[in-house]
Formats: sequence, C-alpha cells, structure tokens
Amino acid sequence: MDYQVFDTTLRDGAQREGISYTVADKLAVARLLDEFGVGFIEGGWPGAMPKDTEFFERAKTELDLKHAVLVAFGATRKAGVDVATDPQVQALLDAGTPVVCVVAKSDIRHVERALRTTGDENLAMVRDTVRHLVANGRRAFVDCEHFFDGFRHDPAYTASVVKTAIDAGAERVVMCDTNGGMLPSMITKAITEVVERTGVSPELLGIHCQNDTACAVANTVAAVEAGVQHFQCTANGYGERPGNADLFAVVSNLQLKLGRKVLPDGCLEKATRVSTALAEIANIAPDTHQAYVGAAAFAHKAGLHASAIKVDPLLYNHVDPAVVGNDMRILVTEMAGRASIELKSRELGIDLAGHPDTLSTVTRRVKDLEAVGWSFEAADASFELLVRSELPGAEYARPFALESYRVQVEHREDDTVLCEATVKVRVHGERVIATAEGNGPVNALDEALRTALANHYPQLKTFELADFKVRILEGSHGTNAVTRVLVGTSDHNRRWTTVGVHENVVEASWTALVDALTYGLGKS
Ligand SMILES: CC(=O)SCCNC(=O)CCNC(=O)[C@H](O)C(C)(C)COP(=O)(O)OP(=O)(O)OC[C@H]1O[C@@H](n2cnc3c(N)ncnc32)[C@H](O)[C@@H]1OP(=O)(O)O
Ligand SMILES: CC(=O)C(=O)O
Repeated sequence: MDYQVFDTTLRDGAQREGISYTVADKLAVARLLDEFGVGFIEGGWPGAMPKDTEFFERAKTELDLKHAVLVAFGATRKAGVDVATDPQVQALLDAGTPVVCVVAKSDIRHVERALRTTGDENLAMVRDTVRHLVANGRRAFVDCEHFFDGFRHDPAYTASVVKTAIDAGAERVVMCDTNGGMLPSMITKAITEVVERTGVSPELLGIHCQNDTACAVANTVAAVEAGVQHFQCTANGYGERPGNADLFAVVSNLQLKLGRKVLPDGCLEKATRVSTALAEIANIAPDTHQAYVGAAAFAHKAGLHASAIKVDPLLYNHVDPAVVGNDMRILVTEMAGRASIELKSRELGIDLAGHPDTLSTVTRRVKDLEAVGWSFEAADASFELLVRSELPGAEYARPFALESYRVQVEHREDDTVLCEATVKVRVHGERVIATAEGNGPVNALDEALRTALANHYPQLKTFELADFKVRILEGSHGTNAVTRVLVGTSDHNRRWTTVGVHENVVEASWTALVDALTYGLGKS
C-alpha cells in the first residue's frame, strides 16, 4: 500500500503558541523532515505572510528534497469571487509546488455563519478551486475543516463536500478534526459512514487530527486502520492549542505495531535525533517523556523492572529502543533494587556481577541517602564514585584529601560583596594551602580548590562549571530543611553531574564540587 505521510510542522505546527520560525529555520526543518522520509512537507501559506512566500521562493533553489514533495497551503477561493482572479489562489500557484492543499469548509454551520454564504456557493468554491489547481498542473488535496463535527450535525452536506472535491479532481480529501474533540471510536464510525454514503474509497481519504482530547495519535491510527492511507501530522505534535498528532508516535505505531511500511527503509531509526533537532530549531525544550523519542521513553526506575530487564531488556520495553534511535537507561534512586544497581553500574563500565556484598551495600546506601534528600537519578558521576568507594580494595583512590576549608563573605560600605575562601588539602603526600576570591562563596571555594591542586593536576584547567542547581527540600519528621546541590561539569570531551546534600548550602555545594573534580580527574 502507498501511504502518504504528510507533515504539516511548518504550517499547522507553526500555529503553536511560542513558535516563530525564521525562513532559515523553515528550510532547516524541511531538510530534516525530508531526511526522516516523510512524503509531503506542507511549508506554509504563501501570500498570507511574507515569510511563507519567501520560504517557497527560496525553496526553489535552496531545497534539494530526496523523499518529500513540497506542498503549499491555502484556502478555497473567496465566496462570490472568480477563482482566476482570486489573489490568494494565484499565490498558491506562484509558490510553484507540485502539490497544493486547500482548506474548505465542510460543516454547514461554518459555511453559513463564518463564511456567510450558502451551501451551494461553498460547493462551487471547492469545485472551482480544485479544477483551477488541476488545470494548472497541480496535485490538489482538500482539507475538510470541521469534517467530524459537520458530519455529525448534517452528514448529507459534509458528504457532499467530499464528493464535490473528488469529482472535481482532488487527489485526496482530508477529514479534519479541527476542534480536536473526537475519540477513536467516533473516527472509525464516521469513516465507515462517509464511505457508505459517498461511495468514495477510504484510500482517497486523509486524516488530520488536533489533540484536544489527547487522542490525536490514537485517532490517526484508528483512521489508518479504517483504510485511510494519507495522514497529516506534525513533528513532536506541535500545533495550535494542545497540538496535532505527533509524527514520530504515529509512524512508529504504524510501522512497529501494525506492520505498515510508511517510511523508506532506514528512516525510523532517525526518529529520536530528528525529533530533538526539530525541538532545538523550534526553541522548545525537548519533551523528556515523549513517547518513543523522549529521553525518558525507555528509562526505568523501578527495581522490579530492572530485575527482569537484567534477564531480557524486552521484558519491560514495548519495543527495542534502537529501532527509533533511542536508548534504554536505568535510573538509580530509592526505588532501585540490586538488579538496578548492577545494570546501572554496568552502563558505567563497572561489573558488579561477582560482588554481591558490594551490590547489597550500595543498594542500601542509595536508599539511606535518598531518604535524607540525595538524588542520584541525575548525578551519575556521584553514583559511580559511591560504587567505586564500596568496591573491595577501593579501586578509585581519591586524588586529594581535604583537611579543612573556610569561606568568608564580606559586605562592604560601598555595597560590594566579596567572598574569599581558603582550602587546605593533602595531595600526593604534600600539604597545600590556597586562598582565592570569587563572586560568591561557591565560586571562591571552587577557585581555591583548583589553585591548591593546579600543580599536581594541570588538566583541571579544562574543567568548566557548566551548571549549578540548588533546591531546598522541606524537612520531614521534625528535621530541618536540607539543600540539594547539583553541579554539572564539562571538559572538552564529556559532561558529568554530581550531587551534594546538607543543611548548609555551602557544604552541600562543596560536596558536589569535590565529587566533580574527583570524578573528572579519575577519567582524565
Ligand atoms: C484549521 C486551520 O488551521 S486552517 C489554517 C489557518 N491558518 C491561518 O489562519 C494562518 C494564516 N492566516 C492569515 O494570515 C490570514 O488569516 C489570511 C491572510 C489568510 C486572511 O486574512 P484576512 O484577509 O485579513 O481575513 P481574516 O483572517 O480576517 O478572515 C478570513 C477570511 O477568509 C474567509 N475564509 C475562511 N475560510 C475560508 C475557506 N475555507 N475558503 C474561502 N474563504 C475562507 C473568511 O470568510 C474571511 O473572509 P472575509 O475577509 O471576506 O470575511
Ligand atoms: C486544516 C486544519 O489544520 C484543521 O482543520 O485543523
């Protein structure tokens, strides 16, 4: 079967609050979608806004699409206007795309109240526009706006819009759940009925679902199961209000669950990378919990899951993460069991299979520490140091030992604030004392510690403090509040995170800083 994967990230996706693509962004999005193997890329509405007109103009020379064809989107001709003189329709032809998709009203209430015209004139608008596009060498698709609501209200009228479009030469008529209020059973029922009523084969129909019931992906899949072969989606589900059907979830479901081949070979594996790249271009933080492609889509926290995953990862994953280019991760938290600790350690390059005592000790220590505010979930480096410190023979010798530190904060008459820290450490048998200033106590401590270690560890120069997060955790059972600090550190090659917890924010920061340098030195 020839499925038509129709992407509208650049048109409907751009209707999401907060997205504002530049023309260069749009070109970059189109290239990524093409690489992902979609068949159609709806690039925008030429004539409606200068950016979209420019996009289609530049696409003529700057896009070299391998899989996809470009689609210009617009509306049917205006009521009472000759299609040949409608500037909006002319702009669609000027875009020079092989395919044009026009939105048509298919709910009689919208025809009469929003367009303020008659049902017959709306049918003429559809007929004239499709014929005009086809006569000018374009493949014409018709998006029937409010199809499902219209079909429930007045099935005969909505069906007549579908029939008119097909008879005029439209290649596909797309049933749009514009208000996004449908559920899968409603979609299936409506498709069965419209096919019966019009005699139009489901293969000539398409589906476009908004996500207002959180069912856009399910509704799209239901339509395909009902025989529809053209489906419209947006990357990461971007779109107006709660968005559209997420392209990555729809194609993954169709290929992996229903065995429908909707993308060229080798494309589905790019899903995670392309999804993240498209989020970056949209300037929206990737959704960690997005199905299939989110960073947490295959992250397991529960100890019971890990114990089964140890036997076979597929026992707790609905698909192999690699098929969508994602990875499985084991999270170590208070919910970990020995299997979680063993798998996570293996991920970090430490084989604990032959160390049952270490496994039990680390499991207990993680639970005890998390009970008082520690969190290892995002701090792999601190977890690794903890595991190594429990290995027989402590194979990870600490590169320095702290004798003491002191930090002072001075608020001066002229309102400047100066921080000064002194650290005393023992390193390679030498006692070193160093003092440094900083713009805050943690910065001063970091500087002083690096100064103290500089002669022994010149590679410290490449370490950079990349992130610093502080969270105050409410005390429980009569204890005081504690502070949890996460420190992100990077060098030229890698990035790692460490954690410290204490009632005193400086001490919590110090613990995380010391772990950050210890871990980095152990790896460099
Ligand atoms: C469900 C969807 O998401 S469809 C896509 C919607 N996307 C957009 O609206 C984004 C781009 N839109 C725009 O830039 C502008 O709305 C434009 C340029 C298209 C139109 O702007 P304006 O000419 O100022 O008209 P305005 O937006 O106020 O109203 C829309 C007009 O189109 C008419 N119209 C609406 N749908 C259709 C249709 N399917 N066929 C023909 N005409 C239509 C309306 O009746 C109204 O006509 P009127 O100006 O004679 O009253
Ligand atoms: C066409 C479209 O975007 C809709 O009806 O939702």
